Amino acid sequence: MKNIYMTCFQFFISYLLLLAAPSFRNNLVMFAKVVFGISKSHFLELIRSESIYLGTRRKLSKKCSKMSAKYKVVMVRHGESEWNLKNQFTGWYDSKLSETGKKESTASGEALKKSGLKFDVAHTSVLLRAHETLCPILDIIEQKDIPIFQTWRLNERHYGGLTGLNKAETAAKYGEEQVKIWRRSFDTPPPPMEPNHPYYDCIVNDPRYADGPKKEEFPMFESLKLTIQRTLPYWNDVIIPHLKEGKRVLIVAHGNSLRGIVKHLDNMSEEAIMALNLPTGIPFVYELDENFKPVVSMKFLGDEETVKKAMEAVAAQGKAK
Ligand SMILES: O=C(O)[C@@H](COP(=O)(O)O)OP(=O)(O)O
Repeated sequence: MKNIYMTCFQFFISYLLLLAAPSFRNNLVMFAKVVFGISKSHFLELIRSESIYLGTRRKLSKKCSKMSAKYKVVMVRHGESEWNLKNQFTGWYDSKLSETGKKESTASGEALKKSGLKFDVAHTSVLLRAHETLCPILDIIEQKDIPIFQTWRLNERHYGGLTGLNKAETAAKYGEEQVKIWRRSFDTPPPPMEPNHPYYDCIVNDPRYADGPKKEEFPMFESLKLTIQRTLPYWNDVIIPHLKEGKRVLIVAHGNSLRGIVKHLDNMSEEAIMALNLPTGIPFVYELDENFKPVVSMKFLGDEETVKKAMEAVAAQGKAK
């Protein structure tokens, strides 16, 4: 009889634990002690077995959420550009790929080929370094014929007056903290690009912007927040409809335009996104549920150590030499 009471009691406690947040557990210890005279060690033993159960439950729910992945999107930051190599703020300046960047693009294509991923459509910016990355990828995965959508909305964040400056020299002049704010803060923009800036004309009067952005919305600088404001409408109005049609989507874009999409998908805080540095030329996969919420987030097609080192190298670009 005592055993039946004990089992009922265990079920009761298990049920409570399923509902209870960890902060309630101490109260439950007290409650169990006062009402049932159960010792703390016995109670903790019950909790331990419960934790195993909860662990299994979490694993199961992970499995279920994997099963409910409905859409897949693969993103790639273009390979290293000539200006990345020279450590210059690039933004909307149209830098070509460096020799390393070309190799990274090929490596991206090889990684995608190895993973067996195929696409129905590709989206990219209007900047050469993204296009020069996308073309070899499509060549290697033997999908050169898929439609390619190019848009200024996937362009890199406009680095304003910093465009063309060396990042390490700028850090030596203004301090690493200030450069970190310009590079990674969510809503502090860089200084504007004035009409006498050496790259003003070649950017503002570039014929590829004839169809947009409109003159009044043409950026002279962008924070990450402003970048997201022009990238997200493209995600919502063009990419999501493609996914809904069942298309497998590849996006080749830039460090910050992709950080904006990642922040949105993973619902990252302004603090958390500051710490994210995307490496060049390593594809990463998102699997989304029917509400376009990630069930698999930022899964890089590369070994962990290489990805980590590449991310650290990007972060270090803002350090004074
Ligand atoms: O504009 C630039 O300098 C880099 C990003 O620089 P950081 O924000 O990492 O300094 O853009 P991308 O090479 O991805 O087009």
